[in-house]
Amino acid sequence: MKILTASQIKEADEITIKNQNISSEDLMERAATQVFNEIHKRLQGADLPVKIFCGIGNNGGDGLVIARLLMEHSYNVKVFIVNYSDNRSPDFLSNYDKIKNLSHNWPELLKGEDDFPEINRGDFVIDAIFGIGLNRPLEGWVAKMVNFLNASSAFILAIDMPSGLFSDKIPEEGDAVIMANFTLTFQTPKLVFFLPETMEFVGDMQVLEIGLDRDFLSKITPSAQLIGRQEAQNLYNPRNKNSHKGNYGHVLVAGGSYGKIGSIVLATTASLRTGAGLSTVFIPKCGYEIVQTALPEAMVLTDANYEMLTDIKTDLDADVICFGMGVGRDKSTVETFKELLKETKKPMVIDADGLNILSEYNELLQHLPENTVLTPHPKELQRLIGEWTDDFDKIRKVQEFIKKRKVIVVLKGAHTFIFEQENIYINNTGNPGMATAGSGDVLSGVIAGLISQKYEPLVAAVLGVYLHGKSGDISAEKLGYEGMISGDIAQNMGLAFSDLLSEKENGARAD
Ligand SMILES: NC(=O)C1=CN([C@@H]2O[C@H](COP(=O)(O)OP(=O)(O)OC[C@H]3O[C@@H](n4cnc5c(N)ncnc54)[C@H](OP(=O)(O)O)[C@@H]3O)[C@@H](O)[C@H]2O)[C@@H](O)CC1
Ligand SMILES: Nc1ncnc2c1ncn2[C@@H]1O[C@H](COP(=O)(O)OP(=O)(O)O)[C@@H](O)[C@H]1O
Ligand SMILES: [K+]
Repeated sequence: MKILTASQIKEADEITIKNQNISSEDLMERAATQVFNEIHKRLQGADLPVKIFCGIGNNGGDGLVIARLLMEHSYNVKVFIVNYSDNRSPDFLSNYDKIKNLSHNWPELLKGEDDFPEINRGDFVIDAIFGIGLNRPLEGWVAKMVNFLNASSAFILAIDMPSGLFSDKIPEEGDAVIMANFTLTFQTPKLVFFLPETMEFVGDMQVLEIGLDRDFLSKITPSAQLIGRQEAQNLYNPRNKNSHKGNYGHVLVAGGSYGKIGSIVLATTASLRTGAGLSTVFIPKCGYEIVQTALPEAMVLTDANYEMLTDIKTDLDADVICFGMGVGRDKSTVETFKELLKETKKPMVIDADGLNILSEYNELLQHLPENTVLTPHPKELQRLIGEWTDDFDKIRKVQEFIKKRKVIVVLKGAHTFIFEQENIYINNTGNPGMATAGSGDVLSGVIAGLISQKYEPLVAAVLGVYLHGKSGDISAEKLGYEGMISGDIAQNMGLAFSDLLSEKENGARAD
């Protein structure tokens, strides 16, 4: 699903109004009706107090339409206008009249702190104060209003955006932003919904399709793409019946050191459970029995050294090399990694200490084969590209880095971001149960397993991150966030594939 900027959405609005020969008020009615339908589906006429806070722009206009539809269905609705300016939008005004005509009362105007209404724990608050039109931080009593709503224990549903959240920048410390429990957003999610610094304002999220011009949407270049089930299904290559293990490639997993052989077991299990035809590990001698015992399906080659890698043999006929998990940063390991980078023509996936070595010995970066997949978590990324001021600055810096190095970066997190050339893909599977030792090792194995099956590195990264998160979701369903461990994510990869291919999705999250 495309993620568009506020100005692209506004352009889509205008084109839709023109091409569908409708008014902007019709479009507002259509969008807000979708919100009403979602609320009605969940509340089923329940008699809880619904308190709707409307701004005076089009987000407020949406709030008024939602209020009217709820009133028409006999909900217990109270409407408040956060009357911060007289500059009301035309569609706000016409819906303001409609509310008056229906309820025979004007909604309550809030003009300052003294007007703040009582909000109780069981209230259902709808935030329709500001949407994508926000152009400066909230100030004065309006900021206090937002903080007041946040301080109530009421459930808050944000319309389009949590009020106070910009679509294209990170709020400053102390800025007032609605902390929504749920956000219903129109047509396209916004980039800030997925950034670590802003995702918490959004709560659970659902996109409502409001019928914007299809042709315009299909042609526009998005700022990023959200990867869900449908996108992942489009990337999947079914197996040919007339095939053998040689068709599914050979993964070489190189890494490990004394005490950290488990990372290799995890990555290699994941590569095989993702469908690699063969997996060979290259590890220090100390890991020989561990891997042979834990994973009889893998072949094992060992370094001359007992504790660490000092001389990786590269003459193996592998299709992809996955390097770095648990490998340490000893000088001799750095040397053999350098040789490996210089000599190999194979696609590579580099994780963990492999990335830390690249950060420490910057000159190695020039030897990375084109389209190498780097899989840093934020700390590893920071070592690699330096500090950033905020999440938007981080995106810019990653894009500069990948342009210079011609690599693919998989930035792991609650929403993993995949960067390739100018493109950003954002994953939408996964859960906090995956914040457990070794989940990243599993991901490297998954991506390598897909590359060995001839998926292009970018496709392998995008599909791999999706499946890894899905396997995490399936593991969480069975074992709970606390109970699941990274080995479960590797073991359940098969279920993630069958989920991808089945009619009904399991373990889906609200967004
Ligand atoms: N296609 C779609 O997605 C559709 C979108 N629709 C809806 O339209 C919404 C966008 O509406 P919008 O453009 O009228 O902007 P909105 O967010 O209501 O606020 C703008 C007002 O706020 C003001 N203002 C800004 N910052 C401020 C501040 N800090 N403090 C105080 N004031 C501030 C600014 O006034 P200014 O003072 O800058 O002149 C202006 O008056 C969108 O989110 C969605 O809900 C649907 O109806 C139809 C289909
Ligand atoms: N809260 C979360 N939601 C979704 N995915 C998560 C969450 N926390 C961690 N993950 C995923 O788990 C993996 C953790 O990787 P990493 O930090 O490298 O762990 P490790 O070093 O223990 O292997 C990443 O793929 C990340 O996206
Ligand atoms: K809002």
